[in-house]
Amino acid sequence: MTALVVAMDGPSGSGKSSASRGVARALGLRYLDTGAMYRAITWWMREHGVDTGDPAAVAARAADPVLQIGTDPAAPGITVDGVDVAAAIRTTEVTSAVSAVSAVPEVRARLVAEQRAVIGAGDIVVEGRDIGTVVAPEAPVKVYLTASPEARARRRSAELAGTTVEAQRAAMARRDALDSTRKADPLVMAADAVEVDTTEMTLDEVVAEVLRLVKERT
Ligand SMILES: Nc1ncnc2c1ncn2[C@@H]1O[C@H](COP(=O)(O)OP(=O)(O)OP(=O)(O)O)[C@@H](O)[C@H]1O
Ligand SMILES: Nc1ccn([C@H]2C[C@H](O)[C@@H](COP(=O)(O)O)O2)c(=O)n1
Repeated sequence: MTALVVAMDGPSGSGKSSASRGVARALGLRYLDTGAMYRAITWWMREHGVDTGDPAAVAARAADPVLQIGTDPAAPGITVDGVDVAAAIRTTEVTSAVSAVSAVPEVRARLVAEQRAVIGAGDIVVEGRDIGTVVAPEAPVKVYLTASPEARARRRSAELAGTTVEAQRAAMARRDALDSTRKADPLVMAADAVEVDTTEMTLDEVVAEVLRLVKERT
């Protein structure tokens, strides 16, 4: 059997991380969260006083952070320059700045190369925005997860303390607009991906549907 790559793309809060980890656990595969890598670079830029709104400034430092990311779906882990940033990359400040940083071509070139190195021989579920289109266009299984803006905002606000559904809806709409309109590798569904609309689905149902697609395509 050839090594398996499952590409999971979609907009913010559509359930990529939760579903990808569930699928990886069920099949004994590795798991790569590429969004965490863009967040880690963003965290590092902020820590080093780089203006994340200035593409030239970000490009000039894009090669400097030393990133290590784990692929265990139960506990992936991520460090930058040896610092554990698993929690720090999820702050509102990083979330607000990450789309601008991830639009910088030098950042993308670096991270896409590192993501391909981690994917290596496969047996992995990879989630992000450009996995089926750019990072692993040969992946035999490509899923594009969606959910209504209301469902995504409701789920995200239930997860985070001190926020409202409306605030989350606005923040996600802004991030999705930036991620889908940038010049470099924008968020777009691959022509050969299967769209799974999770608005009315439980997480278990989403995992089961992706497992069905894996079985059908491998
Ligand atoms: N089908 C579902 N039903 C209910 N809640 C879900 C479902 N899928 C995911 N969730 C919940 O929605 C929230 C967002 O999911 P998750 O973090 O997996 O999305 P994501 O697409 O990886 O988001 P982002 O791109 O912003 O990192 C989490 O709290 C998760 O538990
Ligand atoms: N393959 C990827 C993964 C992520 N990004 C950017 C765009 C997102 O807004 C941001 C954070 O991702 P998340 O943790 O919310 O999945 O990173 C990208 O451009 N390409």
